[in-house]
Amino acid sequence: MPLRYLDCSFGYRTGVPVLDSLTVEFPPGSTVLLGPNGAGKSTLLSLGASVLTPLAGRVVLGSLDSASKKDRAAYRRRVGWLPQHIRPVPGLTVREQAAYAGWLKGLSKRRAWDRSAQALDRVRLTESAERRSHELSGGQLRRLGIAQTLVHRAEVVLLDEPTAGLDPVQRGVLRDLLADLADRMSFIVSTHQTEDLADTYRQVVVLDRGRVAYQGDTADFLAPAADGDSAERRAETAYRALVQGEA
Ligand SMILES: Nc1ncnc2c1ncn2[C@@H]1O[C@H](COP(=O)(O)OP(=O)(O)OP(=O)(O)O)[C@@H](O)[C@H]1O
Repeated sequence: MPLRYLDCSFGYRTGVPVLDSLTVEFPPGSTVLLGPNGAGKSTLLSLGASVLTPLAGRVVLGSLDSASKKDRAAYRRRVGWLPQHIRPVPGLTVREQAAYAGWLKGLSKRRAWDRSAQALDRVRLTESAERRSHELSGGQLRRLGIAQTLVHRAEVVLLDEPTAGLDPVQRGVLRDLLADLADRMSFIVSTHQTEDLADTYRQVVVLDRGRVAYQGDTADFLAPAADGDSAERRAETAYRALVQGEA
């Protein structure tokens, strides 16, 4: 089911609009969300996670409206969120934190506990299940964040700069994990890292000053760049052409 933003407007208390009547649809599959600093990517993801509420317009998954009291619990179970800074829950083990996340989304304690073991296995954290979550590295913590969304079987997972600050090995581990899970959930990933675009994402959305500057297949996005260039260079060229208006 696509995640849709319909005529969405949002601004923080400063009064400056961040998103202004934004309409965009994220079809199933993995989508990368690009855009310069301050373009509104985190804001868009926070609205999708229903952590923020649009001032006007709606965010919907199928018939579920993120801001409706009636739909909110069901919406939040289907949409998972990894914010830029994932916080370990003090005192909890890795498995307890995964189960706790499921319980917060409305699963029974028993079901959340059972599913937490499978979820940790999927993200290759079984060996760390009994460690305290605050002992995890940045890369492991992000994998725990993904495990949490597996516990409540999210359909769409929003990841805000999941690879920022990770070393190349950990970036690779996370990328492989997203590819591995792509058949069971859709991902919308905000990032500034464009080197592996073609291999990892089916679609590209570019946000610029709160507006959609591009939406389409990754192959079409990369097409205007020269064929001989590396994947990273092609992605950079395509991105700069859109955001800075360069040919
Ligand atoms: N809590 C907040 N209070 C006030 N203004 C905010 C807040 N969070 C973000 N903003 C402003 O909203 C605008 C969009 O910020 P946002 O973090 O959504 O952009 P972004 O595209 O994710 O940027 P980056 O790539 O740097 O993470 C920016 O002008 C930012 O300063």
